Parts: sequence; C-alpha cells; structure tokens
Amino acid sequence: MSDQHTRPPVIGVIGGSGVYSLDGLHGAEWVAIHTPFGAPSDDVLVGELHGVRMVFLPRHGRGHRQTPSTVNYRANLWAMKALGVTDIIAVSAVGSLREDLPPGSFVLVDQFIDRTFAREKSFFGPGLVGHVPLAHPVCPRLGDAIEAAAGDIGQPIRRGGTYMVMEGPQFSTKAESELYRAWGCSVIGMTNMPEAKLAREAEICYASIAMVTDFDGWHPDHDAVTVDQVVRVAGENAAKVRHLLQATVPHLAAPRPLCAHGCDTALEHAIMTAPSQRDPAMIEALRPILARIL
Ligand SMILES: CSC[C@H]1O[C@H](OP(=O)(O)O)[C@H](O)[C@@H]1O
Ligand SMILES: Nc1ncnc2[nH]cnc12
Repeated sequence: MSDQHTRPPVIGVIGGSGVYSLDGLHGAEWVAIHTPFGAPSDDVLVGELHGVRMVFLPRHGRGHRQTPSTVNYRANLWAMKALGVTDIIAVSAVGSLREDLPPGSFVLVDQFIDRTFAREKSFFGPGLVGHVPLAHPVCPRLGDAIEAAAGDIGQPIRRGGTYMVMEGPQFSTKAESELYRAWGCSVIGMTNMPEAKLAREAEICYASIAMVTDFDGWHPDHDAVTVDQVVRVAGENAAKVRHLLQATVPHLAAPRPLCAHGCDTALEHAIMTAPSQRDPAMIEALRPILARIL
C-alpha cells in the first residue's frame, strides 16, 4: 500500500436485467470503447452526478442482446478500468433461495459461489500469471455507502448474503435449487461471476445490489420462475434502484486514498511470472490494469 494520495472517485454502474440506462447524468454521452478483449456489451454512458464522474454500462447491452454466458466480462471490466473507474456498483436481478427474501427484496451480497463454466474468468494467462485474493469479494466500504443511502431514502436492504452464480441461460431444476438452499445460499443469478473476479484483478472496488424477482424453482407455494415474472418485478425494482444509486453517490463523492480493505491494491503481490518471462504483448494489452504496479 504505497500510494496514500487521495483522488476523486469515478463510479461505475453495471446495470442488469431491467436497468439499461442511468437517468440524471450531466453531460451524458454514450461512448464506444475498443478493448484488447473485443467489444464491451454496449457503448458506455459517461457523465456526472453530484459532481462525481460516472460510467454506466448495461451488462446485457441495450435491448438485452447478450446472454449471461456471452457477456464479454473482460471487455466490460477493461473498459471500466481504462475510463478510470475506481468503484463499481453492480445491479442484478436474482431469484430468492430464502423464504424471508420475497420478490422486491434488495440484498447487498457479500459472498459468491461460482458454478459457471463457459466464460473467460481472468485477465491473466500464459505469459503473465497472476493470482489475486478473493476471500472477501465485495468492498465493505461501498457496502457501507449503499446501506447508508438506503437508510436515507427508506429503501429496505439486507446486508450480506451468498449469491450462487449459475451458468444458465435455463433456470435451475428444483433439485439444484434445493441443493443451493442446503448450501446456505441466499440468492441465485447468472452474472456476478466472473464480473467480481475481474473487478478484483483490475483493482476496482466492487459491490453488488441483488434485487429479488422470484422464488426460483423451490418454493411450494410459487410457480416455477418465468421471464414474464422476472421482467415485471425487475421493472419495479429498477425504479427503486435508480433512486438508491442517486442517493449513494454523495456518500462516495469525497476524494479518497486507496481502499483500506485492499480491493484496489490486489495486484500488489499477485504476479508470479518472472520479469524476464513476461509476454510483452500481454503487458501491453493490460496496460490500464497494470499501470499502478508495473
Ligand atoms: C431474465 S432473468 C435472468 C437474467 O437476469 C439476471 O441478469 P443480471 O444479473 O444482469 O440482472 C440473471 O443473472 C440472468 O442473466
Ligand atoms: N431464479 C433465477 N435464477 C437465475 N437467475 C435469475 N435472475 C432472476 N431470477 C433468477
């Protein structure tokens, strides 16, 4: 933790199902970003809110064009880093695995179980090997800010919970749903991994607001989840989360030093490859991400 200078935050918002834009940004402009990993899900919306630089990206693209498996998570996170994003608030529709989290509930998840298997999950690879810590995959400082903002506007929000990340795109079988409940998971979705992993590799603080749309497939009193249901409840949740995001920004607006929780210094001791063996092309491709440490 060498750099204790403060700097103004740049807040990134990744919008999930039902959240394809962000209102109220001053000087708002959609900008195309090209990355070494291909195209992000869409152009990014840049602008200012309460004097803070904001970068918004719809995870599935406007019009919901990308499946959870085809979202280019590496391009999305690279784009955020290249635009100077310091903090990401991810917004996601999820199914509930608990009776006490009915549709409409908001959860600030703090753990993930990653059961996805068909996605690129790391910026590292042959020629540059790195391993970042992930025991605590979300940033408690961001969680505090979101929780405080929720208090300001009277939006109930549950602090803490485990988000089971499945590959999809089909919803779970009842047996899978029961298995994840037995594992103690709170909610289920298809997107927060590898997003949270890549945010950590990119040294960006990350928090996820999971908004419940359904009871997945396990609940004896509820029909199996359908897209109709998700879309209807996600629309109701979207209006509330926009308000919550607006209220959160002032809590994060002050210039800050590096995060005390280590999220934005995760690469400090992560690189394994000997300097003489590092692939210059990979180092060039990861320039925005490696700039702080190399
Ligand atoms: C239409 S329900 C399934 C879809 O919604 C969630 O996406 P996101 O996290 O981007 O809101 C879920 O993970 C699936 O991708
Ligand atoms: N039940 C569910 N399973 C997976 N992803 C979801 N997104 C919203 N509801 C979901």
